[in-house]
Amino acid sequence: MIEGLDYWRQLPIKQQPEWPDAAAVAAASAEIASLPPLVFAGEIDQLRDRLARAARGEAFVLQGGDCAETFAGATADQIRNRVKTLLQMAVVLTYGASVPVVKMGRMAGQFAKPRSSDNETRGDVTLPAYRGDIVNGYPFDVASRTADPSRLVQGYHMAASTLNLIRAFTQGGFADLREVHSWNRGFATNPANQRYEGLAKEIDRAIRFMEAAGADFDELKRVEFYTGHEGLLMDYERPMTRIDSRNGTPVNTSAHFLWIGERTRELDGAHVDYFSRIRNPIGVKLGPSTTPEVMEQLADKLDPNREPGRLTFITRMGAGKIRDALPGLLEASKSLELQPLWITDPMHGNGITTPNGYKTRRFDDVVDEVRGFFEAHRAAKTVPGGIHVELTGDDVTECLGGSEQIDEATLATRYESLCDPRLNHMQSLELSFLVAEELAAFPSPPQA
Ligand SMILES: O=C[C@H](O)[C@H](O)COP(=O)(O)O
Ligand SMILES: C=C(OP(=O)(O)O)C(=O)O
Repeated sequence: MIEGLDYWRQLPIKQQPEWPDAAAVAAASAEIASLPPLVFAGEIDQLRDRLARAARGEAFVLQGGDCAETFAGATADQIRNRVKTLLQMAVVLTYGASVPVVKMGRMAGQFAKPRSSDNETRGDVTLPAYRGDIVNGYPFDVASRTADPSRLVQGYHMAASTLNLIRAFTQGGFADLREVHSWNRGFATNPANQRYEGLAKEIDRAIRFMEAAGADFDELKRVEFYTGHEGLLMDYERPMTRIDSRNGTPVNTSAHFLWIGERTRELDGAHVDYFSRIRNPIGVKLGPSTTPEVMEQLADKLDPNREPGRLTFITRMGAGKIRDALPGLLEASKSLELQPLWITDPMHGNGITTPNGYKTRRFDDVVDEVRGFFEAHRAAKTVPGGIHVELTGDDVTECLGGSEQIDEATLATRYESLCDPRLNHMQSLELSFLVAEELAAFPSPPQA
């Protein structure tokens, strides 16, 4: 019987690839275990403190990035565009919320994907499904789709170089508040986005006031930026888990924040057990079928000491379901005296497939789920603590609608995601203005 951190190894586990060569996987995991941590325990502790504040309504979390990062997409331009988009959104949200925005990329590790089916069939050929670049390749041929353990090590190096660039961008002046704001002004003066012009002007005035009042903008050039991804692939996550020399506790050093997906959050499964033993702040996705009992059991297992900032529930109900599914969980969390951070993921419950075969989401559904999230928290007098979105900084055409009015025929123009559709740059900014409006209208302080 294996005890402690490796107890998960004897439990049922879902969504792992079928590696053809167990010895090669063990060698790759051993190599990863010998490589330096990507993030540090002190940063992880700092994030937990920030998330605790967000759970109390003293901050708001913005979490965003690709559905599936790719190795080919780890270029300077694409990483810069994503960081830029998140920083732009954060400026708008900071103003709307009048509280600090905790910025977190679905970046530098979001390489593994859970799938509805283990296989994909095209015509009369069936091959393993694409599970993300850290497992196999996207091209539909036997060689690409066979799980390749050398990709585990490559994933580590891709994450390291992505994180290195993120750190350079967010510590080196790229995040200068005035510059970030002027990018937004360009967005709001576009006639398609006229309804946001008022808010953009207010932000403008606020920044000019700060400048006139002598704010030290050099200090504001550096921003805290955290990373997070779904902790799915145990042959990567386990070797990235290290013992914090300061206190002897295990921390996963592949990212500051990790979450358990909707498909792998069984109470008696491997993922929940492993997550219960690491010290990082962790998230759990909650879909529309989640009962208060399951929510309570997850909290008991993952956050038995009710530690502020430890547990985030990321709800992904779907626009048509959130108004029925979320209120019961919020009421139960109050009566159980849970204090999780509540984040809305308005993407994963809103997937559709168009008649011409594109996986997509309607921007209007995304917005509607966000509104439903705020409505439920307003009624329950609980704290809407953040938003989690699949987005890119590029001008892709993957989600329908938004001010550019992307329609079904346009999806083909620039559909680049290898898994689920992402909001493009414009749609992401538009969403941030909408969320800012919701936040500005939210009773303050939100907790009764
Ligand atoms: O990102 C989430 C999941 O990996 C994705 O929705 C699964 O997609 P599939 O249903 O095409 O497998
Ligand atoms: C797979 C994901 O989400 P969910 O677990 O909510 O389906 C995801 O966020 O990539």
